[in-house]
Amino acid sequence: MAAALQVLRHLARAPLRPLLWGCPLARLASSMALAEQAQQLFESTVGAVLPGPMLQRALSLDPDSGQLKVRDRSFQLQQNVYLVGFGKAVLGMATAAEELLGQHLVQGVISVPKGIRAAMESAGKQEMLLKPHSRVQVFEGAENNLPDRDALRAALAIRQLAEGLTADDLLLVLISGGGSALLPAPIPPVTLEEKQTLTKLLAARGATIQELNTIRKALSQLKGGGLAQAAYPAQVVSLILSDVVGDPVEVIASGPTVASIHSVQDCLHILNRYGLRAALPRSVKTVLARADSDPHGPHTCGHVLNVIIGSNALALAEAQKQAEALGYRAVVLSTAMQGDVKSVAQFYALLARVAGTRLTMPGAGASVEEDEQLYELAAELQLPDLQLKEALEAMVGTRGPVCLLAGGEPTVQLQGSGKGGRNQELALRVGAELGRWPLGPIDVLFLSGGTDGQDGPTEAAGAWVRPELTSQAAAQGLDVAAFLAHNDSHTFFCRFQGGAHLLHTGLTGTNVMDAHLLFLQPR
Ligand SMILES: Nc1ncnc2c1ncn2[C@@H]1O[C@H](COP(=O)(O)OP(=O)(O)OP(=O)(O)O)[C@@H](O)[C@H]1O
Ligand SMILES: O=C(O)[C@H](O)CO
Repeated sequence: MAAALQVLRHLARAPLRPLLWGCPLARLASSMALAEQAQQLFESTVGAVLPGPMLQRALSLDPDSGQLKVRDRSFQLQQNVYLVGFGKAVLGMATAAEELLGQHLVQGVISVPKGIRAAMESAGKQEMLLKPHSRVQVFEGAENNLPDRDALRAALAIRQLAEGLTADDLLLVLISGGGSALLPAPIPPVTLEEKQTLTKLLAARGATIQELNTIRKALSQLKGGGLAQAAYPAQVVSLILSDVVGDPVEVIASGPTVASIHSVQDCLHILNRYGLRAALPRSVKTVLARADSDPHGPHTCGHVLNVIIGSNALALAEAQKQAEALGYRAVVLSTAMQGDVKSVAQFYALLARVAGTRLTMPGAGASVEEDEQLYELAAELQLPDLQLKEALEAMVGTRGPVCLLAGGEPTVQLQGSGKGGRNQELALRVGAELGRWPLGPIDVLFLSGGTDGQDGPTEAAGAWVRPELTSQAAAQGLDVAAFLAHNDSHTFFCRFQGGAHLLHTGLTGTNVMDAHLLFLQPR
């Protein structure tokens, strides 16, 4: 096993090229237990979007000339770089940025989740921690992903730094998911408490992140381009780690360096939709009315370069390469997987059956009925980038193992008081579904993991399952359906085979939503 892992690590560094199934290296790797490979591939997925590698890919600094390259743009550095950041992954991003910028970095302020430094320290992740004499000041706040006084203090310090910049300066803005709650600066007379209440109500009534952030932008000094405006006339480069399907820069962390295109009417529609318009505090009405008659219009952001440096798509592309290097036929199905977790689970289980039949009985195909059902389920999920046809076509003529990859964020309607998370619930549901049909001479494994390493309020990142799950659980006296009825997936996986199916990565320091891996290995 150690040898096989060495091979995998070597492959992770070596220039990747697909290996033909049947060659010695691929055979060695294939002898690794499927579960082990699945966990390794999940780690590769996360590895591609860790702060260090991401920053190194995005930025290059020529130490002699002091030229900083970001994509196709160059910036002349001469101890004129300032840094601000907000989001769950920003501590590691700032550490990597400071190391790269060296003496050119004058000062920085970041807003990161409460307790993150202690958590990284106790996880031994020194690479995520700023050096003792760092020029970056750290604020911790927004407990439970809600804006609070500490986050407000951080936002005000960030604004102050931005407002003090000149045309000779460069502001590097590090942005990741969770940034909205970590950068609250309500427009007076709206208070922090009022904003907090409105955000909570909208979220509880099922508002999408696009809707939620449209409202946040309208009530904030820094969101919706406000931070870029504060930094003007300095040049602004935003490096963005996306936690939103489709990577919309205006939505991620409420787009502090992207001019908002929303009107007051858009906000009122959203507030109406969730029955909140009538009970709006007077302060919110005042701010919205003022925005309506603002002669300056929305912020302009011509001095800004917004760059997505990490995303679910990027992470899956890396996992796909690694899977191919191990001899899998690997296809990325979608990076926009969303919808109710029950439908998503049915989709994956039926996909395993349809794809599995194509693999093990070439020419036979699954029943037309099952094919149709699969396409219907896919249509219900409304996944804009789904490559289902392509994935199924890829099975034709494939004699070796297959790995289908997807990412996104399904939703769980919480009914019970159990302990779990989106990924563990999805895995448990897929496991239960897979057990309902005979799958033929094929090994199947499904893994679902949160790339941030924490699935819901649990210590696990997710879980993996095989079709034997329900029967093996029953043999242990565990009733899968009963656990699902209470959203108690974590308790289930802790008890099932001594917790062996749980993914434990610890906090990863990054976050590009969830990754789903479906393995099909003909016997
Ligand atoms: N018992 C449970 N079973 C299933 N899912 C749960 C349970 N409790 C919470 N969740 C889900 O966990 C999610 C919240 O967890 P978490 O804090 O990890 O959020 P997140 O969306 O992953 O945050 P991030 O922005 O870091 O990705 C919600 O989607 C919620 O529905
Ligand atoms: O902070 C936020 O707004 C969400 O995490 C989406 O980026």
